Amino acid sequence: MTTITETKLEFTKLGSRIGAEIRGLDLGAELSPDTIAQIREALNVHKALVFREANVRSDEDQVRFAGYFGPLTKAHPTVASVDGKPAVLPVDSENGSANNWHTDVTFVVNPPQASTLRSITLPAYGGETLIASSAGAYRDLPDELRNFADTLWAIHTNDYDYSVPKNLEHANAEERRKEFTRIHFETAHPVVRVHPLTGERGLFIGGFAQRLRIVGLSNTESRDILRLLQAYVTRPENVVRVDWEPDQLVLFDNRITQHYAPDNYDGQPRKLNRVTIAGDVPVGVDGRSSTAIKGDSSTYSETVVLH
Ligand SMILES: O=C(O)CCC(=O)C(=O)O
Ligand SMILES: [Fe+2]
Repeated sequence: MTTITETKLEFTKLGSRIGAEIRGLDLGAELSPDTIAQIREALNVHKALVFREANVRSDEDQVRFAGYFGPLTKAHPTVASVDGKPAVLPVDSENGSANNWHTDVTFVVNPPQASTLRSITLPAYGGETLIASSAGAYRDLPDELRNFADTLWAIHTNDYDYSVPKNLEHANAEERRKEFTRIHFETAHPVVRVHPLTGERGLFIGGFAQRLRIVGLSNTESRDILRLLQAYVTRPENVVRVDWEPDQLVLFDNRITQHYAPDNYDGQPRKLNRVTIAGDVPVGVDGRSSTAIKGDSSTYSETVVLH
C-alpha cells in the first residue's frame, strides 16, 4: 500500500497579529484538497496570506484559486467587471485608489467571506496594501468598551465615496460615483461579528459603516463612537503592510479584517484584479443576524458560473 505524503505548507509570519507569506507555491496548477485545507487553516490563523512568485498569471488562475474556498460573487454589486469575466473586478489607479479603511462590500447583507487580489501592473515605489486585524482591535478594547461594542449595530451603505478619486480634475470622478451608487444599499450589521469558522470576535465596521443604530443618538455622536472603535483597528500593531511583486496574489479573510490602499505612488499606473468569494450573513455575539434595509443583493450573491 502506498501512502501519499502531502507537503506541509510553510507560511512565514509577517507580524504577531496578522499576516503570513509563502514563496513559490504554484497557483497556476490545480491544488490538492489537502493543500486547500492547509491554506484555509492558515487563513483562519493569519487572516491575510501573501503568495509570492505564485505563478498566477491570468484571471483564470485567480478565479480557479478563489473558487477553492467557495462560490464566487459577481465582481461587484454595482461596478462593471473585466470584460467577459463576471467575477473579476479591475482595481485600476486610473479610477482612483481605495485609500480609506474598509471591509469589502459590507453594504450588502452577505459580504464576501474572503477577497483575492492579483498583481498586474505595479508602480516603481509605493502602492502597498495595508490589512488590519479587527480581532486584534476587539481584544485591545478595555473591558467596558468591549462590552458596549458587543451591544451595538451599525448601518452600512455604499452611498459613500470611498473609491472615488478625490481629485476633482479627474475626468470620470462623477461617472464613477454614479456607477458605484447606482443601486443604493443599506444594511444593519452587528458591530461585533463572530467568525463562523473560528468563533473569534472582531469589530465589523470600516468605511461603509456610516452610523450606529441607536435611537436618540445624533449622526455626529454615532460617528464619534465609530471613530473611537475604528482607531483600535488601525493601530500599527494590528496592521500588516503588504508590498507587491509581480506574480503575486493576496488572500484575506474579509470577515475579520479591514484594508487600505495608500495613494503613495505619484500617479504611476497600478493595476490589480480582485475576485471575491461569496459570504454568509454576519452574526453578532447574541446570535442575531444582519438585516438588509435597502437594496436587493440577491443578484450579486448569485454565484458566478466558472469556466
Ligand atoms: O488596491 C488595493 O490594494 C486594494 C483595492 C481594494 O480595496 C478594493 O478594490 O476593494
Ligand atoms: Fe477593498
